[in-house]
Amino acid sequence: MKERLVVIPTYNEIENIEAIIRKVFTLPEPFDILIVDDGSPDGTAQRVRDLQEIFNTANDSSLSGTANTPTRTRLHLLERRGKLGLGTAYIDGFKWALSRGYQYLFEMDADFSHNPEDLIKLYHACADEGPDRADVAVGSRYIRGVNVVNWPIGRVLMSYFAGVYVRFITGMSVMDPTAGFVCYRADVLEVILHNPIKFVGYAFQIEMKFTCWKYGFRICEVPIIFTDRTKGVSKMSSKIFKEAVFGVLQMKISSFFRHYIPRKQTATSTKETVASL
Ligand SMILES: Nc1nc2c(ncn2[C@@H]2O[C@H](COP(=O)(O)OP(=O)(O)O[C@H]3O[C@H](CO)[C@@H](O)[C@H](O)[C@@H]3O)[C@@H](O)[C@H]2O)c(=O)[nH]1
Repeated sequence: MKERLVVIPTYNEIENIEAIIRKVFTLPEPFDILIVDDGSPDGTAQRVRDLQEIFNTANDSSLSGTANTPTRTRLHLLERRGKLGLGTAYIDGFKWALSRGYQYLFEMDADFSHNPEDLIKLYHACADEGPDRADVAVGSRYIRGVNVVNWPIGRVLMSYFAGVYVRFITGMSVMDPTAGFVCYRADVLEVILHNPIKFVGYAFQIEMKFTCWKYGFRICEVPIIFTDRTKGVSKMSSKIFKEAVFGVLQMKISSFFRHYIPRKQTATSTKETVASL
């Protein structure tokens, strides 16, 4: 069954790409990977193609199921022309995955700022039956104190206060609304992607959570530790920052004119909880 897919957007991640793919494929639970590359000039996509030769043909039970069963494609690549932004990379990746029947879709950076081992916690927060089961699980840096390692203090403050600002303007109580480490159930994405998602940079992360919240989906924050990358560079820019600041206001205003119809009886008022994982 096609169950779990980690969507990893990449732009110039040649120093990280092989290690992150290998790490995900050695986790104790199975995850497929889709890399969405925006024509990285450093050859990230070519490295992924080389790895597809290994992982999609490996006759090794730890990589591809049992040795006697036919090998299944686990490493996918979606190539786009030019740098079109993190948000549209995820949207294209999600649409690709939904059309292929994946049940749980993950967002994760390529640079190890998110620990791939936490994918398992995010998955179980959404998949395990019970009263606390989430529709969306957010890997949260701020749900238990401030858990960010190696970021300059200016960036920590900006990120933390971005959360305060978002909560103040939108009324949503998610502690880490800009988080980029998330698990969505496929049925959630089927609903929210009916709306055009406007933003391309990190405001995209806020917009996705805000839309889920408006629809009444249950958002759960799972504590994680975010560790700044040691290889390659961040693509954060002042344009992305401005988009986030003004985008939140735009989101709030346009939400007055849009109807969100909660899909489930139980989800008419969203709860955000800390998964005790
Ligand atoms: N395809 C594609 N990928 C991109 C683009 N821009 C960035 N990426 C990829 O998106 C991931 C995150 O980009 P970074 O530039 O490393 O993000 P960051 O500054 O560390 O920001 C992190 O924190 C933000 C909030 O504080 C998060 O909103 C963001 O998602 C990310 O987790 C990396 O895998 C990077 O290669 C783009 O235009 N296109």
